[in-house]
Amino acid sequence: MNFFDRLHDRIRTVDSVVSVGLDPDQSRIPDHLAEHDLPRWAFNRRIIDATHEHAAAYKPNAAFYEDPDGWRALEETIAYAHGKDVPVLLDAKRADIGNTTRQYAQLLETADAITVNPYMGRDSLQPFLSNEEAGVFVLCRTSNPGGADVQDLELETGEAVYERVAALADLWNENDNVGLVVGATKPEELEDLREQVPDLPFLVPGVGAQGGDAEAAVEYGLADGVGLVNSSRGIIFAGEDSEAQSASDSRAAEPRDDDGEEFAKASGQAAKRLKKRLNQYRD
Ligand SMILES: O=C(O)c1cc(=O)[nH]c(=O)n1[C@@H]1O[C@H](COP(=O)(O)O)[C@@H](O)[C@H]1O
Repeated sequence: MNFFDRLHDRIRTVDSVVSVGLDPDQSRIPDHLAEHDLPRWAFNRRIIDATHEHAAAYKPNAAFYEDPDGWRALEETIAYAHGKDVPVLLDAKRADIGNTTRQYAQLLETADAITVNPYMGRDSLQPFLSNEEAGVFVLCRTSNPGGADVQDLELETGEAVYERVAALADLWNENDNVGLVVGATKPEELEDLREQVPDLPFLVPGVGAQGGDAEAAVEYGLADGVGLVNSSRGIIFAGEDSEAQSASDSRAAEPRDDDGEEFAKASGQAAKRLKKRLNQYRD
């Protein structure tokens, strides 16, 4: 089954377009998980247990796993998410000459979808694009301030580079498996791109920690109801805020009975809150 059909079903099942970003920064994982063989996996498992009812997808960013233990933690995480029926979008931003991308494309034997970088052109993406079952999200207008350096440049035709990328991605979509990555910090570009490529689903990162526009993310990110709005730190580290709050509260009150698992509960609440907030804007 095509990735976007599976995503459509998942969105309907959980009534949510939330993508939970699994970016387990090791310096922020709670201390009591440090003694586990794979602390990142122990952390992710608890986050998945607490959030899966609200998750249309999980999006682990490969940067947080690029060491031997990390890859093991990532494999365990993906298998566990699949056990909860949640598709996994590996945020790897890959692409290279064809011979090398064929190796990268093996990542799609484990994950259901991937983010890719269009800078090297169609042949650098072909091994991803020809996988009919997998989703391929092409970086188009990214959420970071420096995204303007290249993506906003105006071409001789009058279009911006990011608009040309969207037009190319539309051409590359022969298997109905292509989406775009467009940051929630760029609401005008989101609107412009939705008009330009009405059929492509978007992955919209940048709500939460980056302060992006949740309403625009939903209004323009979805194509026929399908798309993803991602928050990573805002969900998985939501417990840090409540910890700080309870530390200040505990000066006045009795200490709470906390087994160290409050962080997971807080992530579940944050995912649910984001789902509700985004659902206000869905049709
Ligand atoms: O491809 C991405 O997912 C991505 C594209 C983009 O333009 N901006 C962006 O923040 N991301 C990723 O989305 C996640 C955002 O994380 P938070 O800012 O913690 O919600 C990180 O994994 C980023 O690498």
